[in-house]
Amino acid sequence: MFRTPFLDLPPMAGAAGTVRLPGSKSISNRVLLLAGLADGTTRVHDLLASDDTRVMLDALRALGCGIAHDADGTLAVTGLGGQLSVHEARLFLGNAGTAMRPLAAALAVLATLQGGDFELSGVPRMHERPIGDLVDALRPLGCTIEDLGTPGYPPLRLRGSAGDRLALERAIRVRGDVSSQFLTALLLALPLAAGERDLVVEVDGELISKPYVEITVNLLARFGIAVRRDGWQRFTIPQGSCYRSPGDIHVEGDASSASYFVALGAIAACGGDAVRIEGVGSDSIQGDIRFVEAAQAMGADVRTGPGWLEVRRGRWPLAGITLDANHIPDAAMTLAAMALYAEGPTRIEGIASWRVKETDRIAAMAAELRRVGATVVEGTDFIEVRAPETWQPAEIRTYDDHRMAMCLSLAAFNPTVGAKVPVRILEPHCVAKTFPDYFEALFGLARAEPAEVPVITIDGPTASGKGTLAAEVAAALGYALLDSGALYRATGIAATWDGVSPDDETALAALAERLDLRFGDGADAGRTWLRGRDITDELRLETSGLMASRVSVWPAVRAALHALQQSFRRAPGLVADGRDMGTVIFPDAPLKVFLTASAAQRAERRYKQLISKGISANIDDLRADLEARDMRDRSRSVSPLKPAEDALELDNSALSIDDSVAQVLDWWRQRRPFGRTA
Ligand SMILES: Nc1ncnc2c1ncn2[C@@H]1O[C@H](COP(=O)(O)OP(=O)(O)OP(=O)(O)O)[C@@H](O)[C@H]1O
Ligand SMILES: Nc1ccn([C@H]2C[C@H](O)[C@@H](COP(=O)(O)O)O2)c(=O)n1
Repeated sequence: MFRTPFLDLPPMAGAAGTVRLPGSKSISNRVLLLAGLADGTTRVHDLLASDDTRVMLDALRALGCGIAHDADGTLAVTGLGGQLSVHEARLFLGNAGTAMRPLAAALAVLATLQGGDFELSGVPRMHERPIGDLVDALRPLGCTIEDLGTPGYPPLRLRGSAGDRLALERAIRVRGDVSSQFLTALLLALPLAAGERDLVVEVDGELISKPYVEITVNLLARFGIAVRRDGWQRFTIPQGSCYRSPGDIHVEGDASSASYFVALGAIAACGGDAVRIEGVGSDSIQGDIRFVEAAQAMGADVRTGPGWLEVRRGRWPLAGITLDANHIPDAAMTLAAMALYAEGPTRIEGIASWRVKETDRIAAMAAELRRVGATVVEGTDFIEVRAPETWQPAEIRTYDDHRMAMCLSLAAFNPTVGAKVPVRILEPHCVAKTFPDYFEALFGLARAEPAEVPVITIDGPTASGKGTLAAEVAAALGYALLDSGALYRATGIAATWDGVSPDDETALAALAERLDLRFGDGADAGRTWLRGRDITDELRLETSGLMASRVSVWPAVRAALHALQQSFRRAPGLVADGRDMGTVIFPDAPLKVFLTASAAQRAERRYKQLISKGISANIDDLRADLEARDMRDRSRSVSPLKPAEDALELDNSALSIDDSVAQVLDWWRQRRPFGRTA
């Protein structure tokens, strides 16, 4: 996941390949609650790992449920069997509506029947998201619910004494026209109280987002509760209902998350390319799968089967549509982003619920689409979007709303309509709510012209701090890192292993050509393997540096490593350190830094570096070695160490690492065409 304050997306021209979706948020949190209330252990496969499921799991753990992660990635939830074991808890539920609403209902019922005292709270935005309709449905039953903040909004306190009774004789009434989550919460919780009689829930007003209620009814059935539904106004939970664990349950991929890749295929998969989406398909129980129909109406060419979708560009440009999106409120946001590529206006109606989601999504979407150049009209319950006439490089605010970030990322595919502007996404980590690796998945599919992918080069002499500076700058921008010296060092190590002379240019070039080198990522970040052997420590030895300097004088060796170095240039961007990054490998890099420090400083830094690793060293010998190495690197015939003509020189002899990083980031900001910094 990108944890940077902002993420710059380069202009991207195409997309192809396969994406495997994370589990559905709606299914995951419903399954977790049902498993937590049921008797026995439920093994949940393909559960979504995200902020919203994390808060639900934390809550279940605090309530006494057993939660165990199996080695194969399955989660085992041992439920309460409908009986509270913990009677007091303060639960923090972040901004997860799918946790707040059903837990509020379940704990209100349990506290009344079995005694308890529970406080539910969340982030400030959660305290602005209404829950009054649910509270109004529960209070007449005898549940004691206190508003701890603004009436009708979390935080809430739910209390009861053991033996309190619930008034269940009459139908339980709930409003259905603001959020369907209130009805879902009741349906999930009321089986706790259905021991002695059928329980009837009646919906006031026209129920919105019906497909989400269908998911609820479907999953209740998997847990042994056969809700009877009369139209969309009346639901009956049969007498004697109790949650029975199905044993194993699979969470299908998230259909709302699929929408970004359906849109991506429709916008950017052309010339025989396709975007294949795995994890959700024609057999989905999620309402948002119907987003596919809307995307087809705009021009997407979609094929589907059980558990998969394949999307290609069909009609181009896309066609603007008018749609009542009440049935797909979350995925409909993606249509607003597709409208950037459509002929004529796209009008999305029936979306009043957008205003009470993670943010006011109508206002947020209108503001951010305008930033890239679109013309937008908004109303209480609709939004109308026309494609930009002129695209602008935009800094997109995300309002701590994952869907804003994912939708607006699609604006970076503007080369498909002849523009070439980057898009800056602020606070990209908000995608953690439902799709922590969204941007990695997007970059895995996206195609950008190499020239459009920004590179920052950092060249300079030995021990000037290039590697340290490059790593920090890359981390600050979320860019990839190329330590080109490591390739020459690995070639030198391979030569030593194979007994190849550092003077045998042909044999060295052959080694460099088929260098079986792997750089670790994730938990293995920072480790390097050559031919499957971990060479992380060997790579940093002074002897390896000297050997690298010797093998790197050969033109054939340099030529053999040229393409490999260039292959590191991938979206969102690259920071490359070495000797000839700015002069030879990435001559078009938009920012080139030539880093220097006095020989005395460099020798002292290297000395400290070695001593801190427990390697004995002599500072005078080190200085002599590094000066000899610099001399060889500067005087070789090909790609000598020298500043590129357009490089900015940075002498960091008297600068701290942080100062050097700040200077480079400042230069970078000056070169980026965004008006405002993050
Ligand atoms: N601005 C700085 N101030 C103080 N110490 C620094 C600074 N920059 C880097 N260092 C330290 O100097 C040492 C050498 O830095 P680093 O390994 O990044 O240099 P390098 O140029 O990549 O070396 P090489 O050319 O051998 O790969 C490290 O211990 C690093 O922490
Ligand atoms: N782009 C590069 C990078 C490295 N080399 C050579 C010259 C260096 O002395 C040696 C080791 O580099 P280091 O890991 O210390 O940065 O590799 C080069 O010629 N071109």
